[in-house]
Parts: sequence; structure tokens; C-alpha cells
Amino acid sequence: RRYLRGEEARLRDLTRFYEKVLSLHEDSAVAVENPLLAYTLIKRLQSDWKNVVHSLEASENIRALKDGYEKVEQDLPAFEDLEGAARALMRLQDVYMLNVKGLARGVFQRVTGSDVTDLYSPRRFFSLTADDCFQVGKVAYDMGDYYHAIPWLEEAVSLFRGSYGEWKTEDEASLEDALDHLAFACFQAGNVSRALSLSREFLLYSPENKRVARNVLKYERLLAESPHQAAAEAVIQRPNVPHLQTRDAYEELCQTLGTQPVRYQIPSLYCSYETNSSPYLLLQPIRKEVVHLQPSIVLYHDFVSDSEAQKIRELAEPWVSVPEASLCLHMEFRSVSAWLKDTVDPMLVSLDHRIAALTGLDVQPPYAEYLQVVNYGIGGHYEPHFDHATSPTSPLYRMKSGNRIATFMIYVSLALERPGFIIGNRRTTKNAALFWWNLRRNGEGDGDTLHAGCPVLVGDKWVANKWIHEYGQESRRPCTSSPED
Ligand SMILES: O=C(O)CCC(=O)C(=O)O
Ligand SMILES: [Fe+2]
Repeated sequence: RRYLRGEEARLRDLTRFYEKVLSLHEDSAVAVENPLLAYTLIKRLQSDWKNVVHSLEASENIRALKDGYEKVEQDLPAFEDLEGAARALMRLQDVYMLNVKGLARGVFQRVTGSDVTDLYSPRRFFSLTADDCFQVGKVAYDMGDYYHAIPWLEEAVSLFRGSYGEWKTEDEASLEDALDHLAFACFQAGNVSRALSLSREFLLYSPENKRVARNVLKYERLLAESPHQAAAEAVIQRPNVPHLQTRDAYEELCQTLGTQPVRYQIPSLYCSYETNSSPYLLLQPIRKEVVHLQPSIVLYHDFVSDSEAQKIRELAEPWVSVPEASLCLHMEFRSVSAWLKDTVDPMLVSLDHRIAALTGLDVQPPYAEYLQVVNYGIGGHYEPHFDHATSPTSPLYRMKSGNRIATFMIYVSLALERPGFIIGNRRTTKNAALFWWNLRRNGEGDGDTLHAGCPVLVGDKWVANKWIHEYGQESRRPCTSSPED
């Protein structure tokens, strides 16, 4: 703003000078007749113009702009952050089957066959520019991921075509860049005829580009050698990511967001007011919902109040919202966590009491970990995992209190509109807590407790984990030798 103000003032001053000169030259005969005018004409030509032309104001203005930028530059997102944010968009696109065309236009639609579902309707409409789309495509392109690169570059090409000739200073790319990248991505994906037509279009704008001209010849030769390529509709696979076996189930759960509970059909899934025979809960039982049997998963509704949930966030915020952990760190796979020791606030002690009363377990350190508060940003997720250690060398054993026997997870907030966690076919609600056993009674990990946090589509999401360990629970949850138990 300061730069613009400076430049506007400079241009105003130049305009004033120019108009003054114009008006003095309106009647050129008078200029030489009046000695004052004659003097100022000579002065103008000798000195005024020189001062105007050699004025340093323009360069001083731009220098100040650059200096100001350089001062904050190291605090600005780095290229990795941009890559991370682009990958976060691509993850949302995959997991929620969002249509790229729609995303670029600002709508979050899942298109499956003839079904169109709106997953999120922003309060304020916002769409992407050609250059925005190009950058997402370029991140995928640079990783050799043509599956994602192609639809984003296609959007970029079509938007650049629509605004051809309107150069924007902030843009990194142009129609030519987008055509060039898209052509190569299509070639890599096996669609030679498409690569050819895009490269020809490129040459219309930059006929002197030798590299692309050579590519055109190469594509023409390839097509002449095997004409069937012309009709080949390339189907590229999504690049492999870890957890391939579980990925389909994970994504399907994230997409369907759970269906209605089926407890009507299964009487053993019931609701109750839970006191667990604890005097602590006698006057204020907690609403318990058994959501799954094997493994046993229990949901405690309104386990925390709104003000407790708010307090948990406030206590964790200084750790998760340090400047460098802002939006950049939160986007993509990132989640940021804080460990809250009981001494930090008396509310944490009362949460511990409530957890102990409900579960009947000892949650004093070292039998349980400090409360871990996790904040996920947009695209933030937690891939399918176990909470318990699956290897004897796991750092979890450093507490010398055994493995994580159970998880008590509190939903401090849900991502706006999109719940982030689904148990089987059921989704959780804010302020609720989930409890499940990670280990069987014989101490072995329960392979059926594999779980995940779906990518956050909108806003951010907070959860708090209390991990309870094996030691200290010997008489509270006695072991058996039966592997079924
Ligand atoms: O955030 C979620 O929904 C799941 C978190 C989780 O599983 C964990 O923190 O271990
Ligand atoms: Fe977990």
C-alpha cells in the first residue's frame, strides 16, 4: 500500500509538471515576448526537465518495496510449503473423489456416475486462476505423477486460453508453459496424439521453439509408425502410496462418512447411562453408546463440555500455533501436537478422574501418557495405523510401563461440516470420546483396531488422546491366556 501511495504521488507530480509545460506552450509566441517566460523556458530546458528525467523517486519507491519484502522473506512460506499445500489439495481430490474442474471453479463436488454430491459449500465463492491450477499440476508433474498433473494442467490450459493476452504480473506461467507441460504429461501417459495436438497449439504461439518443433516431429513419426496410438485412450493409475491394502477401505469410509447406525438390528449395540459403579459418576452418569463389539468400541457422548473443549484448545494453542507452525505446517499431512501435563491446569486432573472412573483404569503417570492434543489443518490426516507398539523396539516402551493397552480419544472439535473420524459405519460427534482396547487380554495387539483420521476438507480439527498403558491395570483388567479374549 505504501509503495502504491508513493507511486501515485509521483505520477500525480509528473502529470502536474506535464500539464504545466503543455499550458505554457499553448501560445508559443508569448513565450519569447515575456522576459519571465523566456527565462523560465530556458530554465525548464536546462534544468527542470533534467531533474524530472533523472528523478530517483521511482527507484527509491521500488527499493523500499524490495527492502520491505526482503525483511519478511524468511518468514514466508518456502517452496516445500507450496508443494505440501498442492499435495494436500490432491489428497482431498483423491480421498473425497472431488472433480478437478469443479475444484478449479470453486465447487466441492463428488461426481460418481450420474450422482453429484456437494461436499462443502463455501460461504464466499472463490475460484482458482489458470496460474493457481498450473502450480498444482506442476508439483505433480515434477514428481512424475501424471495422474494428477494432467487434470490440473488441463484446467490451467483452458483458463489460460480464456484469458490469452491478459498478462498478470503475479503469474509464474503462461499458456505456452501449460501447453508444454500438458503435452509432455500426455506423452508420458501414452496419449501421443493429444501430445501432438497440444504441441502444435504451442507452436502457434511460439513458432521459434526448436525443442517443441522436434517433439512434434517425434510424435508425428511415432503415430505414423503405430497408427493405433492415435485412438489410444490412456488410462493412468494413481501413483502408489503406502498402505495400499487398506487404502481402499480407508477412502471408502472417508467418502461415505458413515451410514446410519445399525443398532436396531444388533441388540448388543446399546445405549446406557454409565456410572461404572463409580461414586464419581453416580450423580452425573455419562451417556454411553456401544458402537462396535469386536473390537469393543464405546462412544461417550458429551464427555467434555464446550468450555472444557475450548480450554483444551487454549492450553495446547501456544504449542501448536507458534508462527512457523502456522498454515504451512498444518497443511498437507501435517498435524501438530502438544502434550499437556496434569499440572498445567486443574481441568486436566478432573478429566483424568472422569476417564479413570469410566474405564476403571489407572491413568496416573506412568500408567498413562500426558494428554496429547492434536491439531490437523486442511488436508491433514492420519493414515491407517495402530496406537499400540507393534515392534519391541518401539519408543513407546521408553515409559517402562508396557504397551498402550487402550486409547481414550476426545473429539475437541471436528473439522467444520466434515467429521474426520468414522468408526465402522458410524461418525463421531464433537465433545464425545471414544474408548477402545488396543491389546487383547493376553497382551497381544488387536489387529482389528487399525484406524485412521480422514483428511480435513474444511477448517481444522482438534483431538485429544489419553493413552493408557498395560502396567498398573493388572488387577483392573486381568489377563487371560485365551487368544479370543
Ligand atoms: O484424528 C483422528 O481422527 C485419529 C487420531 C488418531 O488415531 C491418533 O491420534 O492416534
Ligand atoms: Fe490412533
